[in-house]
Amino acid sequence: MPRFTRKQNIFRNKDVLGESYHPEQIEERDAEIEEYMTALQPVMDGWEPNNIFIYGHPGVGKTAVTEYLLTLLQRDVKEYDDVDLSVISVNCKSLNSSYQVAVELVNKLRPTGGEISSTGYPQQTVFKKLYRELETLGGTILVVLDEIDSIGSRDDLLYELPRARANDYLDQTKVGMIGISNDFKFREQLDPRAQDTLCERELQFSPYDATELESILQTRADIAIAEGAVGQGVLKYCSALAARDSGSARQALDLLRLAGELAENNNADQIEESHVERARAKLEQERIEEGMRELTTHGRLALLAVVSKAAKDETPCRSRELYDDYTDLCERAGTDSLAQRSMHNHLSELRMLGILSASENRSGSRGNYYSYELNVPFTSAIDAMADVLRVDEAIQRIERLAVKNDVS
Ligand SMILES: Nc1ncnc2c1ncn2[C@@H]1O[C@H](COP(=O)(O)OP(=O)(O)OP(=O)(O)O)[C@@H](O)[C@H]1O
Repeated sequence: MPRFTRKQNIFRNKDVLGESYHPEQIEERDAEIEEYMTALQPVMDGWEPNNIFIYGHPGVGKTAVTEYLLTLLQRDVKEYDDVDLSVISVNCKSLNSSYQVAVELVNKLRPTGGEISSTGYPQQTVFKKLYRELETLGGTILVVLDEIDSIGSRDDLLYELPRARANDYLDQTKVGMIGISNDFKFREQLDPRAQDTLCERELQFSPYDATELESILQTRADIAIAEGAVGQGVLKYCSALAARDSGSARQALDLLRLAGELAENNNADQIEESHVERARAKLEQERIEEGMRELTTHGRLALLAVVSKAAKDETPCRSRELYDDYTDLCERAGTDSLAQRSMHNHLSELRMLGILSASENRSGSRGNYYSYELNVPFTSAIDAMADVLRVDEAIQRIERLAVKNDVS
């Protein structure tokens, strides 16, 4: 008797809803695609490529559109014998300097076994090795640097590589750089020379609205989900939730996939809105846990203070009203408390992470102030903290209070 049996009543091809899938069709980005194609046109015409900088919030199709267009460009340019196009893509997420990105590029260009070590060379030596590899490859080379903001302030490569030909480091080879980022501050923080070079052509991708997300989901669902397995209004509901929160196609796809998994685990024939609702709660919980994992001790304690107030049904409340709970929790955790103003900064950070929400109140001649409350279900915050914080005593105390006040 097999212990594992196949479940394929909901999904036809679940991978199509995952991150590794490269869509053959891009929905709702016609204007951006047109602008992007204009920026890439010099490659087709045999001229030096433009450097292109693409920015926008996470999940809005920057990488998908780039991959889609570069695949088309590589296919179509084959018609012309005088253009020999290569594309090298690097995700800079774990590479936090020009040096490391240059090493990664050298190693991508070299055959297996010929890689260089990621430490020990002067930066210019690595750059020269890179130019040598590019020159050996020859033709037109597009270097795609995704999550380019990870490079931080050590951004010399972004200035030097596009000018390598002008500076006689390259002779025949024509290099263009495509930088992709969801960090809106990155562009402003760049060295002005790097800014001029990299941002020769700029494209902004805005968040999707609910209608756009629904059309992206519909195309995916047609391939990914078995016929008749998407309940009435499910795609609309996933799209509306994702549009309201982030405008991210990734979030909408994650919701649909998880809702499908929940339906499958329940042996349901269809994905229903209730599965989407449960998927939303689960993803939100994961997001909180992830956000909380990155909080400092005092960020966690400030959050715990809000939870404590919520347990007593005393939210929304002002920063100064939270301060007593916060100092009490610091004492229990055996750590010195921060000044009220510093604790307030932690509340602002929690708000930015979407864990808290704040409403502005007028206070007559003394200006405005904010009142804070949880932006996530009370039980999710408790569960996430039980997992992450392990300030067990405080949590138990809050839970007892919650039971007493019937807060959930
Ligand atoms: N217009 C679209 N049509 C079809 N699929 C899309 C579209 N936009 C985004 N997607 C899909 O949504 C997911 C996220 O998109 P993508 O990775 O391109 O986002 P991004 O803007 O590069 O995000 P990040 O900044 O987080 O890397 C991918 O699975 C992608 O295929």
